[in-house]
Amino acid sequence: MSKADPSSFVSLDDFEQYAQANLDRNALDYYRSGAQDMITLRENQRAFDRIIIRPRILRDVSTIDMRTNIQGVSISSPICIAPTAMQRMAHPEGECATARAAERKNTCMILSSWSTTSIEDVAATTTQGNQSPKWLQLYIYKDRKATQRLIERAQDAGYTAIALTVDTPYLGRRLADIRNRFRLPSHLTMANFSDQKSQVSQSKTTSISDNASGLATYVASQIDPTLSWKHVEWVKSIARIPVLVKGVLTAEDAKLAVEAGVDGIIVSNHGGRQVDTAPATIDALEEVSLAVDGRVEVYLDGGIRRGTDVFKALALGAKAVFLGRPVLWALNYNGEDGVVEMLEMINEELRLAMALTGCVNVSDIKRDHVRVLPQARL
Ligand SMILES: Cc1cc2nc3c(=O)[nH]c(=O)nc-3n(C[C@H](O)[C@H](O)[C@H](O)COP(=O)(O)O)c2cc1C
Ligand SMILES: O=C(O)C(=O)c1ccccc1
Repeated sequence: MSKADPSSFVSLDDFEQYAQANLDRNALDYYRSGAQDMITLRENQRAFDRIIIRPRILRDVSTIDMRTNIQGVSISSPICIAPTAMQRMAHPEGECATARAAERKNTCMILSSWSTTSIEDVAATTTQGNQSPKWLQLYIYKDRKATQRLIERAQDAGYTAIALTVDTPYLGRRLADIRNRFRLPSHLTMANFSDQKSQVSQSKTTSISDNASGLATYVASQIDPTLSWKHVEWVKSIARIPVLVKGVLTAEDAKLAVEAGVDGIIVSNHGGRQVDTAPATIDALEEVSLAVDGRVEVYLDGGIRRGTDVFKALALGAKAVFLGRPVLWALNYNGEDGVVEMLEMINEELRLAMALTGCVNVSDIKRDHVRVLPQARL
């Protein structure tokens, strides 16, 4: 597969295969791993195969419009970009390349707060005043002032929402990272933090006998595990832009999130990287959408690899979906152009899925377009 011949790629899996052969082990294992036995990681994709599409026919599908709104902002399709840390391990232009690709496709990008490019530099690489939304993913750090500063920096730089990740009081146990003693290459930094103690350096990595990867130790040093619902309210009280919670998997927590005043919910299991044997996100989506009952927008990430996956998520209540790893594979393949190519591929798949099911707008995609088969035993 050569970069000069993009037509040789026919599905998102081809980007992954390219990256698997091309990335070094430290980065590849970090990007692809799930927690523990990686059961949730696999289920995220497999669960889509247990959902049957019920196509409707003879509905004049000559024009398909995939546009939608998220948090009141129009985007070209419901396929957006999830936050993934340390993108410059995949490509030298890292997060900037991703942001430009998102802008070219007029979709939303969520920047990880653990990015290898700063909030401001990512904003500066895109056009001032462009309508493609950029959101900042936030963790609540032990250092509350630093946390508050991140929110203010995002607002000042034109980001239009905060996605607060709530599933990571500690890092999940990722066996390959422990074996590899994961480290961020020395030419890269956690660019939103200037102080030395906020860097994940090789010297901080612990040995295998410490039973943690360097990353898990790093996360434990930075993230506040006392995090509770009152901290969500604290973020709401500071932010002048919408606040979403990322990492909800149950109806109970969805209701609490709405009561805490959030503006949106991302159904996510962190790409199967936190608690293994947690449900596949597509299996958790419907109970969350029913509990929320239209009070805030619900989104989903995890395992989306095909246009039909997007279709199923929309049918079960998601307003939009977010892609994690496919962006990293596409970045590694060909930077900004690679991400554009990947987005175009899955958008065309969604367009065809809509046409073949009789849906000309995303609002035509309804619950009765899918049938969910009984869950397989894990
Ligand atoms: C390499 C990698 C790094 C990630 N970094 C973050 C992060 O910094 N913050 C966060 O909230 N989620 C992070 N995630 C989780 C993603 O936002 C998203 O939930 C997940 O990747 C979606 O699943 P998918 O990769 O199957 O599309 C990361 C995921 C991966 C694979
Ligand atoms: O790897 C992750 O899933 C993640 O969210 C993260 C990001 C940066 C540092 C540590 C963990």
